[in-house]
Amino acid sequence: MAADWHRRILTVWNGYRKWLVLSLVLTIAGALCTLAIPLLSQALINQGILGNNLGVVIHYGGYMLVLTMVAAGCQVANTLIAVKFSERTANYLRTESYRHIQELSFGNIDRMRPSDLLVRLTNDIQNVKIAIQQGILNLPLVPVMLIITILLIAFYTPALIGLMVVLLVVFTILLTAYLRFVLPVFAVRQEKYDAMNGRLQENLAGVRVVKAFVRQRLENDRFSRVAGEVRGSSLRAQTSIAILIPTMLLVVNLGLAAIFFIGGTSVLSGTGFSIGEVIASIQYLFLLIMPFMILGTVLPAISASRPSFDRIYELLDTKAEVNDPAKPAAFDPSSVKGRVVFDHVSFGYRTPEGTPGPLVLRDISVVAEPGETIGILGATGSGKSTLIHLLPRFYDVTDGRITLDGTDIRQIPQDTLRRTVAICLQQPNLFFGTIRENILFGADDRSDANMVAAAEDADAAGFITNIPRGYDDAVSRHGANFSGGQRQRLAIARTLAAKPKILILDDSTSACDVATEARIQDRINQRFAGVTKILVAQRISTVIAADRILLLDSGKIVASGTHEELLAISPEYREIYDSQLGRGIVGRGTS
Ligand SMILES: Nc1ncnc2c1ncn2[C@@H]1O[C@H](COP(=O)(O)OP(=O)(O)OP(=O)(O)O)[C@@H](O)[C@H]1O
Repeated sequence: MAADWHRRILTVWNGYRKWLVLSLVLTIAGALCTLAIPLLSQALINQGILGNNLGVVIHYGGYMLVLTMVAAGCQVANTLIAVKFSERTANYLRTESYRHIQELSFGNIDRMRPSDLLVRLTNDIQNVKIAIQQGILNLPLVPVMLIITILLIAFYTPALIGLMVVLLVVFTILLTAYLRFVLPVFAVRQEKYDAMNGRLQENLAGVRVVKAFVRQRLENDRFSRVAGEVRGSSLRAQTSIAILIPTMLLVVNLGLAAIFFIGGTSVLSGTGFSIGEVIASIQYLFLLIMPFMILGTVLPAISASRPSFDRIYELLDTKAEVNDPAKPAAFDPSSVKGRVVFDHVSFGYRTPEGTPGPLVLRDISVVAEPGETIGILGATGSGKSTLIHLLPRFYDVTDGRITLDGTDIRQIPQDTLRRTVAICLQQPNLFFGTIRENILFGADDRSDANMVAAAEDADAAGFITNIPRGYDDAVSRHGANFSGGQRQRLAIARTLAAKPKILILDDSTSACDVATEARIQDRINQRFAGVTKILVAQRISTVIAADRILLLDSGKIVASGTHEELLAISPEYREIYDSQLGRGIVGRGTS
């Protein structure tokens, strides 16, 4: 993957090739203008100043002015192109990465840390952008300036070619030694930055937990450690740059002294050198060092961006675990009846390394008829959420199959399936925005009537209308301005507003009191009578009125039936019942 990064960058630039060519032309034109200036100054001094000819001074001075302005114009235009390219590349990588993350499956996301993703979408893309900008602006200058300067020296001041070759060799040795030292230093600095960003983002995401457990000092110490490592590596990188430039300048000054010595003695003895040539040679010397200075600053930036580039493409290359069928089955979502069959389903999550993990569901067989309510009850970790996540294909079954109205759900496009099966997730994640936006988030019918009906069914209308701006009032990030039970009810309203054919509530009323839960269930039973409903719960009161309750234990169905049947046949169920509702306490639906 890493090997073909330059090919991939070029594919990003497809359609922009003419701009690249223009950038190259501008670079060469600008370099030629700059390189011509020593020649003109040589003529200006020899023929104009020493020849006491004002006309020649004005003539060559005018040329120098024009060429300087053209060189500056080329540089400005080139900068604009470089900025355009780099911004386009950054934008492409940013939107592609974001789009790709949206397409990944739950399994892929499970194995990625949110802080990693943030670093990829921000820092990494920024690094690549800077490297591209620097690269386009400066790298083409290197060969152009080197070759033309050497040719000009060889042609116009051949007596200095020996000195220039010596300087070239010294510059090359210095640069090579510097890069050998500095590239790993820059790579380490980047790693340390990444580690610090990861730590920072993780800490900020969990800042409430940190405070709640009084872990600030520990977190401060940890952060100080990674920040200290960043400081150390950054210092080493900056120091190496600080060493390179004065060292190069020292060599340049030695070269200057040599030019003054060779040129001066030659002028004084009248053996070939003119004053104009001495001045031009000095300018060549400064032009000669420029490519080395460019390489010394641009190569570390490019090298530091490589891991960033590789990480971005590692994300872009990640294949979604759940894919749409190549040839979808004929499936009309508008005429779904809602018969769901789990047929000998087994499932295991993948390990963090991506290899198949142990089974957490074993040989599950269930039939839910249209309009039926199925309750899934079990202890924490028994596999309830996992089981219902298989129905909208958040994960694909490891073994067996799930059908919807007789069609294997793997033959139905995910979008179609998820418009048919709506799930209210265990974590009621609300988005920053308004209540209206949150309730209608997944709804095709965006009418007020649908929103209000969904809120009423979720028993949320009461508290919403008591808020000053009602449905147009604000929801903070993660719904922090609502209580746990209110958040759950808003999340239920969001699910109901999608008008699903199959409705799944994953412990969605766990933070509501039993009376509220009962009201929500009654409304749902009335308004969604024909919809197949699956209710997951740890609390028996949530599922007590279901047509059938499945009791899950360690990934297996250990009992199934109505509440009364289970009380009669399942000691495990009775134990839960006794522990939660107690002997003699009669729940809803009990006779
Ligand atoms: N994304 C995941 N990756 C790996 N293992 C997971 C993942 N989600 C759940 N598990 C494991 O699968 C098993 C079943 O978890 P699941 O969340 O389905 O239980 P649950 O019955 O819904 O529990 P709870 O009532 O606490 O929500 C557990 O052992 C859990 O550790």
